[in-house]
Amino acid sequence: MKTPQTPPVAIVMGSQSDWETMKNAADTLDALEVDYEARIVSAHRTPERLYQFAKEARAEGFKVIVAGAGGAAHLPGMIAALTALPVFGVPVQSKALSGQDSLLSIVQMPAGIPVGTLAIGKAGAVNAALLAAAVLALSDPELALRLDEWRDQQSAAVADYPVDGPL
Ligand SMILES: Nc1c(C(=O)O)ncn1[C@@H]1O[C@H](COP(=O)(O)O)[C@@H](O)[C@H]1O
Repeated sequence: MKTPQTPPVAIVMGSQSDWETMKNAADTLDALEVDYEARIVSAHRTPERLYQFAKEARAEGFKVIVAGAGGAAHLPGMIAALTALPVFGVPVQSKALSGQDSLLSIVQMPAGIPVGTLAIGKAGAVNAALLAAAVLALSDPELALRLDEWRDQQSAAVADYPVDGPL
């Protein structure tokens, strides 16, 4: 859900091509009624935009950052270097190396600059959004309830038996 004021979550990605993956984070936040803003920011192609975004993120009012990038995925780590806000990194699946490059670029941060690294692709984007919501829920009891309901619905949607029936 997009709002005129700064929302609590920033979803940033290195390229338009990452949106197919990162839209899963946006859809998950929509389901939880958590506001977000999605932006394209690249450590490589728009370094000044990256610097400005990360330096001003806290003052702008963001509380959590979800950052997705593929290949030489320096974006989440560079954002984390410039702000102490929680940063969750989503390795986008690359064509050349199936996202292993993205994962390794994001996960192995030096001690002192944390990036919470998620799984490659859609699962990572969904889970980054759920973690962002969990952080916000620490100070928002209504959101905590919505998160519990989301999990209950997930459980209820899992069938007891496979389609051919009980074994
Ligand atoms: N990894 C990064 C960064 C960054 O880390 O700042 N900026 C762009 N990219 C990645 O390049 C890939 C290919 O981008 P294009 O599809 O635009 O060629 C994308 O997955 C993007 O995240």
